[in-house]
Amino acid sequence: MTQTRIAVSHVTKRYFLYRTALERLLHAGFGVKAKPVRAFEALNDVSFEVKAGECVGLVGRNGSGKSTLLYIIANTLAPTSGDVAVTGRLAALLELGSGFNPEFTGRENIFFYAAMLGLKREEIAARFEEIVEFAGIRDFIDQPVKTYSSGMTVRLAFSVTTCIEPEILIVDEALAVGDEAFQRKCIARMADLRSRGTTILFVSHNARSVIELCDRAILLDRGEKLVDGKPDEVIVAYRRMLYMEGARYEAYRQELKAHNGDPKPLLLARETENGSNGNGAPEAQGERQADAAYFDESLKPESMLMHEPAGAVISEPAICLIGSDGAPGSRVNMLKRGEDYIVRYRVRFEEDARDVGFSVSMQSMNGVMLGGGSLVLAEDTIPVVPAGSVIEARHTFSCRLLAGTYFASVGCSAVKEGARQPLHRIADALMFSVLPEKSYNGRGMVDFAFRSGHAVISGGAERDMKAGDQE
Ligand SMILES: Nc1ncnc2c1ncn2[C@@H]1O[C@H](COP(=O)(O)OP(=O)(O)OP(=O)(O)O)[C@@H](O)[C@H]1O
Repeated sequence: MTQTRIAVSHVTKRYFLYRTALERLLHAGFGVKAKPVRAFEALNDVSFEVKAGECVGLVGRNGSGKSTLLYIIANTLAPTSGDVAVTGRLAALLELGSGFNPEFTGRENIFFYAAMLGLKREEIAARFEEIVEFAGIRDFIDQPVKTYSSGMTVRLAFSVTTCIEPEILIVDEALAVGDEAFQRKCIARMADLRSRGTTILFVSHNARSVIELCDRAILLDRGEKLVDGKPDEVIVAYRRMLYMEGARYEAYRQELKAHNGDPKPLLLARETENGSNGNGAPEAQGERQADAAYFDESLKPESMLMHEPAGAVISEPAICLIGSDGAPGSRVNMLKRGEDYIVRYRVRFEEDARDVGFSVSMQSMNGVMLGGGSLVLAEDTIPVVPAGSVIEARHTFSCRLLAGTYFASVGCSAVKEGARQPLHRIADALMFSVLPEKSYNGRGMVDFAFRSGHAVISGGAERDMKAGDQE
């Protein structure tokens, strides 16, 4: 039977909130009975196990208790009640520079830190080169750590923590303040450790690394374990919850709890409020109904930026299914890779316009432009549009994106005084998710529709793969 490496049993962590710092000090330091304003549970009766070789991702909103849980498992914080049992050599990367002495050089700290984790001097010496190489701070290895930037400190900490090959690794990914290249190295290193049997528990706000790396994920919310299951399913629940507020959030929370942590029944059980756009405002005349299964009211782009209109006004942007007649059908915002959709919006022209173009572009969460389409690119602009006209722009596209959250911006332009000029633009007009897939675990953001095969050049091969097989 697979060994249990981490067993968390009914763990609760209660904090007392006081009116003033002095009251807290009196209570903590001198046992003076200052009455706390209220007790607050950062963790509430959390139980789960992590088996040897498993990689488990902890996700949840800010303040949901993830770090508290890792600290308790790492034995740097005591639970108010409940137990944690850890079997095996555990290395934790929880707090920037913790475990380092800032006065020591990088070199000295490698020996100091690895010794604290139980390695003998000769074992550390044997791995020293690898640690320095991975951290990529060779030129600074003999400088005191207090002179390092936060990125350099985390590079060294991650490198030393992972190079000693712990049996159990717990990592707060929020610490991955290194640059993008280093973050990718960290994920690759964790995948490597995992393939060699290290048990990993890590906190992440990055859905992609959870789906790529983990066998399981746990959704924590307000200190409670709401869902424990397959990473893609847990991520869908987490994403939905992330953009919910007030009554909707409370209701979804209860729904998840009522399903006893199983997100599956909820994935398609979406509610819509007919006749409402989710803000309580009535839909404009002619607005299409949302598809209940693939429209999530909580996906509202807070970053939406409406530019000043200069001759036309865009309204009612939406992503729609393609109806049987090829026209836009029901509104959706949870898309499936490989399916075709239409981005459509209405444009009301306030003045005559010439050589009119409509455009759409897709952006990643961090603003990277992923691509787009336009009538101008298609050389299909509209020669003349008289003032008072309303035209619906329709951009049909094939969803080539992988699971994640994205934005679409829309615009309308015309030629004025011999140059193309915007008439109206809405940046981040639409926010949408591409659903994770159980059977497809592509990396990155874009599906290039690779068809991977191979050809034997000489020497033969054990297995005869057909072109098109994924390898
Ligand atoms: N010493 C403390 N005293 C009182 N409250 C605390 C203390 N430490 C943490 N908390 C509270 O416990 C809750 C959980 O905090 P924790 O840092 O575990 O959340 P988290 O999920 O890791 O958040 P984030 O994603 O922002 O890192 C938060 O509301 C936090 O304010």
